[in-house]
Amino acid sequence: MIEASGLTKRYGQKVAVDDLSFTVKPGHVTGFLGPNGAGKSTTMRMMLGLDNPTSGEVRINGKRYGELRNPLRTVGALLDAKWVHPNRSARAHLRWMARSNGIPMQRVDEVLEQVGLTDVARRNAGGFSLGMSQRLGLATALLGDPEVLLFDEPVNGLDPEGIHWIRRFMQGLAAEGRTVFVSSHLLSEMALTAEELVVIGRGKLIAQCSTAEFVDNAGSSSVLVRSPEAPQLQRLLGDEQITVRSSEADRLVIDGATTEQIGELAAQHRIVLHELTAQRGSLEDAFMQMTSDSVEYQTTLGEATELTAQGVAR
Ligand SMILES: Nc1ncnc2c1ncn2[C@@H]1O[C@H](COP(=O)(O)OP(=O)(O)OP(=O)(O)O)[C@@H](O)[C@H]1O
Repeated sequence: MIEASGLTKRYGQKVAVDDLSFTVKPGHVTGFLGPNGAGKSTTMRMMLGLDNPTSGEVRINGKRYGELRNPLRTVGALLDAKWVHPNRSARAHLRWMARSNGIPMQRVDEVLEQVGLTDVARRNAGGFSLGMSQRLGLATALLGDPEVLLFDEPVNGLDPEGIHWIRRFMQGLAAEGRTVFVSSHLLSEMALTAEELVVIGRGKLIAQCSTAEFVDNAGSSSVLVRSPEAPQLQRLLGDEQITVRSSEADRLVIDGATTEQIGELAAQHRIVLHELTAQRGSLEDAFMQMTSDSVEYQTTLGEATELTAQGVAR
């Protein structure tokens, strides 16, 4: 369990994290979502005691990082996969980490096996591909068999197979009852990976909810109707003060009304419908709508949208 309360970090005039409070529970992958510069990495560094909050605090299983007796046994993290010494083998790196943290040596072979690096364990980490480095980073995070795991943008730069593997791996760790907190600016990836979301923009909390709720609450929900009598239906909707967003000869897109309301109105006036479909917003829609004010360095909304859209497509 991770609990952030009133977490704030200032760098001079810049407020990187602004009075952030949220809880991350065990048993699920929780996505930490926000546009670039939103404050995700700063928050994660504070969780790990690598940066001190200006005010507020983070507790991991009820304790501040500095109060943990054996930090690696409580919380494992993958912040930057390339920090390993390039001339050290994967196994030597893990043995060094284990020795300096009082972790039994047998864990080294266990975690190498777990992340699929056993066959390359004696090769220098400097020659590893990004995907292999990420796996070594995961092995390092798992060394102390911690209950809480933090991953900062773990799929950045990976190919689809690598992304799929990491996603399944994180879900497996959550299914074991661990707390898994993973940051990303890739919305579509989070929609597939995370059950719960903490969404931030410009250091502030925008939402904490399930991924499904986030889409339901923020995505524009509209109804598509196809009818040979669309113009008549449009007039009736206007009489009821219901907005028709777009209309074609036989097709209407309606905002702010349910399929039940529209179906009943049509039935009362004996209007034939060929289609009546609720259109749920995608996670991308929801995210853009909720963070459009909070994308850093935005000069116009168009530019901000493009920034986010690139994040989605990448
Ligand atoms: N050491 C620092 N000194 C000054 N400003 C900083 C420092 N670290 C981060 N910032 C600023 O704080 C803000 C939040 O940065 P942070 O890296 O936490 O965001 P992020 O959400 O992780 O973004 P990204 O996805 O781009 O890494 C940014 O405006 C960044 O420029």
